[in-house]
Amino acid sequence: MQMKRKPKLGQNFLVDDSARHAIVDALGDLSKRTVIEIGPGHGAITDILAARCHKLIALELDRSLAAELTFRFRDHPQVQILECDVLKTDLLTLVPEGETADVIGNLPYYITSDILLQLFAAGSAGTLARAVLMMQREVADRVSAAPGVRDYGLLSATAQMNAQVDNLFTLAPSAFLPPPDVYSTVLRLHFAPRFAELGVDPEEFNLFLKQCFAQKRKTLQNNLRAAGYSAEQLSRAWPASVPAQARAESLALESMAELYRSLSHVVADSD
Ligand SMILES: C[S@@+](CC[C@H](N)C(=O)[O-])C[C@H]1O[C@@H](n2cnc3c(N)ncnc32)[C@H](O)[C@@H]1O
Repeated sequence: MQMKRKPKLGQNFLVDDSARHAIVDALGDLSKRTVIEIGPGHGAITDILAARCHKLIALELDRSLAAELTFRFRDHPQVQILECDVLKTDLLTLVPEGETADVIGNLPYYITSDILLQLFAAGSAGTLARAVLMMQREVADRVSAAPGVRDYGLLSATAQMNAQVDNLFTLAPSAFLPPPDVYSTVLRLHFAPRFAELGVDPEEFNLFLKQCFAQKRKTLQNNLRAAGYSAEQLSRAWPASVPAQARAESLALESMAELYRSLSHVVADSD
């Protein structure tokens, strides 16, 4: 049996012409926008962006691909190709002070979650407005799932604390070369952090969410007991609207934030 080799650096290149236009169209009018592209590859999306946006900064880790694009766009002063690892790049430094940028990318799937967390941090800093991102369908379904449905979990809650998420369309493996083993979905995110609105501290609430979702088969109370809250603290803080046996997956972010605020008060009282 011949083993199928995974392409290095998640390099499955988009070859479907209508898909590459649809991805760029999803960002709307770009004539006054700075756009950061993650992983331009051979430029399937870059070519269209270069003709449409005010400024394009494309971040590519692969040296030969970065060199290929630098050469191709040598006469386009609005296009900047940076050979770098997106995860080691401070996105805030790419955007002029007082401005916002949009992000686009057919992501390298092996680092999707890390890239999302990086974008949420930049979105919280007010630097990013929107992102259109292609990722593995199963991951996109988790990012965009509503509470109570099977796919809802920590990634959904984290994403939806940071952005409004639209699930746009899904592509078959045949849209890429080489074809990946999975289907791919394009999401659009409008960065709109909800921490202030829900009265929660961003860092502490992110940690709280991790505790709440620590073990899927456990109830929310049991996950919080395992995180160190006492039965008494939980019973004093538990909101009447949340069933005692609820799982984290069933709670809307508003209820999660209510529980967090109530527990914070009870813990502060017991100190
Ligand atoms: C799925 S391919 C997409 C390529 C191209 N945008 C397309 O749609 O055909 C992912 C791209 O991300 C690049 N890449 C992988 N890891 C990266 C990283 N850490 N930082 C920047 N680019 C990376 C790969 O070299 C590859 O070009």
